[in-house]
Amino acid sequence: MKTVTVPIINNSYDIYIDNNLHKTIADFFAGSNFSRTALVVTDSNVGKLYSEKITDLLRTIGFSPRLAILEAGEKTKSFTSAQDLYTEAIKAGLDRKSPIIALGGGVVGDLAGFIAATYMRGVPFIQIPTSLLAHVDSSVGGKVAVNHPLGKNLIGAFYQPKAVFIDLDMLQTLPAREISTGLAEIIKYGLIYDKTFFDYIADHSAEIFTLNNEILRNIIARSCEIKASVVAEDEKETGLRAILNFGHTLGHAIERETRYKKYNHGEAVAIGMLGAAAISCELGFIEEGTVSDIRRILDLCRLPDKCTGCSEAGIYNDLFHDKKTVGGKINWILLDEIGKVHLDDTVPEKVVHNAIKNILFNK
Ligand SMILES: NC(=O)c1ccc[n+]([C@@H]2O[C@H](COP(=O)([O-])OP(=O)(O)OC[C@H]3O[C@@H](n4cnc5c(N)ncnc54)[C@H](O)[C@@H]3O)[C@@H](O)[C@H]2O)c1
Ligand SMILES: O=C(O)C(=O)C[C@@H](O)[C@H](O)[C@H](O)COP(=O)(O)O
Ligand SMILES: [Zn+2]
Repeated sequence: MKTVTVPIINNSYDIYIDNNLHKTIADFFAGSNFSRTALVVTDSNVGKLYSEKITDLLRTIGFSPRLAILEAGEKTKSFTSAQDLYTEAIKAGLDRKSPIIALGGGVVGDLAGFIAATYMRGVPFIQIPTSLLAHVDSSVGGKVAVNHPLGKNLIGAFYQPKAVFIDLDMLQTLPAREISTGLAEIIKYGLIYDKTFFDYIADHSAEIFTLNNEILRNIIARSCEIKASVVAEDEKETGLRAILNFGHTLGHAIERETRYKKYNHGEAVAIGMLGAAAISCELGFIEEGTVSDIRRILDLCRLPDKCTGCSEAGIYNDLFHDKKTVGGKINWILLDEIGKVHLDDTVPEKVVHNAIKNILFNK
């Protein structure tokens, strides 16, 4: 078992990473002071595969779980679903000490976390992430949200889970496309924080796709360590934490402009990271060769390097809904070298347009 602690003052918690975590999960709940009514939130794909195992396990240790199964996909991260989940929580008789358990990918985690943060002004929240992206990113750090029609994650909170259980066995059922999706955020960690990790991912991409257990355990644990250390230093994104948003300024715009259908989050972030690299290169912070290295790793990880189906104006206008945009100034995370970034709100409009053209037309 690998355990990574997220050492946030007054809100510290552990991330447990291993194969077959059932006993660890059972021990945690049995030893908790939670009320025995619980809400397990999952989606239609994950529910079929894993919900019975989790609800049975909870029953054996004296809990009465209610199961809410939502339609899989980004559209579910909405106010409508939130309203349905509040109703489920009330009907199940959840009180202030009742846990809400997210069993799924980032969509389920962000939405269930938003319910946990707001139902009765906050109840215990537990993450059982099931996608690679959720293992390495969305289950850690406490950003919870729903989307607004005008922009991604615009309504949300910072609300930390009490524990995160990463069961590596669950990756066995994940479609290959979702492995790539998770890899986009993993590559992000290498780019913003750790060049050695970036090289490790590139060197082991083939083994990742064959679901090599040891390699997956290493990259998941290292990703969680990096995220935990950034979040512990700046939980509410007053400064440093913004580096975790590398590639997301353009990425979120791409997701919204393609109506959350064509590209999933990781794919959009992959393209967004190339856009941010293009800006960094045009402004002289990095060489063309570094941009090529990023293109190469995206290719190895079967991620797109180009966005089709969006207009330049549509993407540009969406940049102003980014949460890092303040006073009309877009705050970019730019690369100084692989493993090092800085924030910059002085990028000229022309350079931004050039970067958008770059990711739309590869020029
Ligand atoms: N809160 C954060 O810090 C944070 C970080 C990154 C991403 N996010 C958010 O996370 C979301 C993306 O998460 P995601 O990529 O996990 O998408 P997702 O939740 O839609 O899951 C991807 C797909 O994989 C399926 N799936 C998940 N686990 C499975 C398994 N073990 N076996 C088979 N199928 C499985 C799901 O049903 C879904 O179809 C976005 O909304 C993004 O904004 C949040
Ligand atoms: O944890 C963070 O901080 C991140 O920015 C992680 C991102 O990968 C994630 O997609 C996050 O939800 C984006 O946050 P937002 O503030 O841009 O909505
Ligand atoms: Zn992300």
